[in-house]
Amino acid sequence: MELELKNISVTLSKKDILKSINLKVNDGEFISLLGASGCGKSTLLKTIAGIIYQNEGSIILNGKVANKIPTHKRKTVIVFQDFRLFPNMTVLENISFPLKMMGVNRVKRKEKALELLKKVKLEGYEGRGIEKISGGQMQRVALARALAANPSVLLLDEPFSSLDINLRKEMRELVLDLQREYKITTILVTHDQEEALTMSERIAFMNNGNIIQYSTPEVIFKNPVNTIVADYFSKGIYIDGEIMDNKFTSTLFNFDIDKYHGKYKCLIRPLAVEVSKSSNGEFKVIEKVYQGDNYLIKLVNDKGLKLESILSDSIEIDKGDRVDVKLNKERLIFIPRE
Ligand SMILES: Nc1ncnc2c1ncn2[C@@H]1O[C@H](COP(=O)(O)OP(=O)(O)OP(=O)(O)O)[C@@H](O)[C@H]1O
Repeated sequence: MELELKNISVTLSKKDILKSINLKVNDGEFISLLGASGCGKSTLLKTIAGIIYQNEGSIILNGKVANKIPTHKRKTVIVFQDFRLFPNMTVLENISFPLKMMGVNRVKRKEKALELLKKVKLEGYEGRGIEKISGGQMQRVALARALAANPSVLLLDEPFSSLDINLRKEMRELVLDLQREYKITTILVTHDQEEALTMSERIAFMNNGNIIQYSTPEVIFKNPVNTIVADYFSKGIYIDGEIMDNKFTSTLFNFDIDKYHGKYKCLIRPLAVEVSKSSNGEFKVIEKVYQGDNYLIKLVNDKGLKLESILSDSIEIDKGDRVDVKLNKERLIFIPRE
C-alpha cells in the first residue's frame, strides 16, 4: 500500500516534536527513518500507526485520507523494540491473536499461524510459553504476529537493537526476505547508519522534528545536504573552498573537479585518502588504530593539516613513517556553503 504524509505536525506537552513532515512511501517499498536520539523517529511511527494523533496534516493510504481510521482498522502495524508479546499466551496463541481479533475461525487461525511460524523459522515452538524463549525468538514471534495482522504498512521501531550482532544480521536478512516475499510497505526506525544503508531502498534522515533529506542510500551517503547528514555516516575533515571553471581552490590544496561553480565545504573522509610510504612524504603517521578488517591511520603535515586514512593490513606503514597522500576525487564530498 502507498503511504503519504502531508504536513504532519505533532505537539506533545506543549513541545513541537514533528514539524510539518512530508513523506511518500511507494507500495511495497522499504524505507528507514534515520537520525539521532530524540529527533522524532518513534513519534512519527506512532503517528502513522494512529497511536499518537497529529495536530495538523494528513495520513494518506492508497490515495485515501486515513486520519479518522482507528489504529486497528488502519492496519499500520508496529513491531516495538521490546516486542510487547502476551506473556500469558503460547507462541502460537501470540501469533494467532490478530487473526482472532479479525474473526478468523479456529482452524484457519491455526493453519495461518503455523505457516507464519515456519516463515520465521520457529517450527516446533508453537506450544512454548513466551517466558521460555530467547530474545531472538521473541523477535521472530513479534514479526510473525505483525504479519498475521496482514499489515497495510509494517512499522519497525528499532526492532534489532536488543539483539547481539550475529542475531541482528540474521534478523535483518529474515525481515528483508519476508518483506520482499509479502511485498509489504515497510518503515524501519533506526539510529544505526549501517542498518539503514544496507536494508533500505530510501532513507528519510530526521533532525529536530524535520526530514532534512530523503534519498537512496547511495545519494544520501555521497551527496549529503548538509554537515549533520554527512557526519552521521562518516566523519572526516572539512576544507572550505570554491569551485570555479572546474577547479576547486582552497587555502590548503587545489585540484580539477567537474562540478557546478560555487562555495563548498569539501569533506575528506578516510576512504578518500590514499597513502604510500615515502621517506620524504608530506605527511607523518601519528597514530595507527587496529579495526579488525583494517587499520585507521592518523596523519599530519607541516602546516598542521590532519587527515585520516584506511589502511589494508597487507600494507606495511607504521606510526612515525612518512607518507605521500593522494585524494581520491570520486570519494570527496562537496557540501554547498550558504
Ligand atoms: N509523550 C511525550 N510528551 C512529551 N515529549 C515527548 C513525548 N514522547 C516523546 N517526547 C519527546 O519527543 C522527542 C522525540 O522523541 P522520539 O521518541 O520520537 O525520538 P526518537 O528519534 O525516536 O528517539 P530514540 O532514537 O531515542 O528512540 C524527544 O525529545 C522526546 O523527549
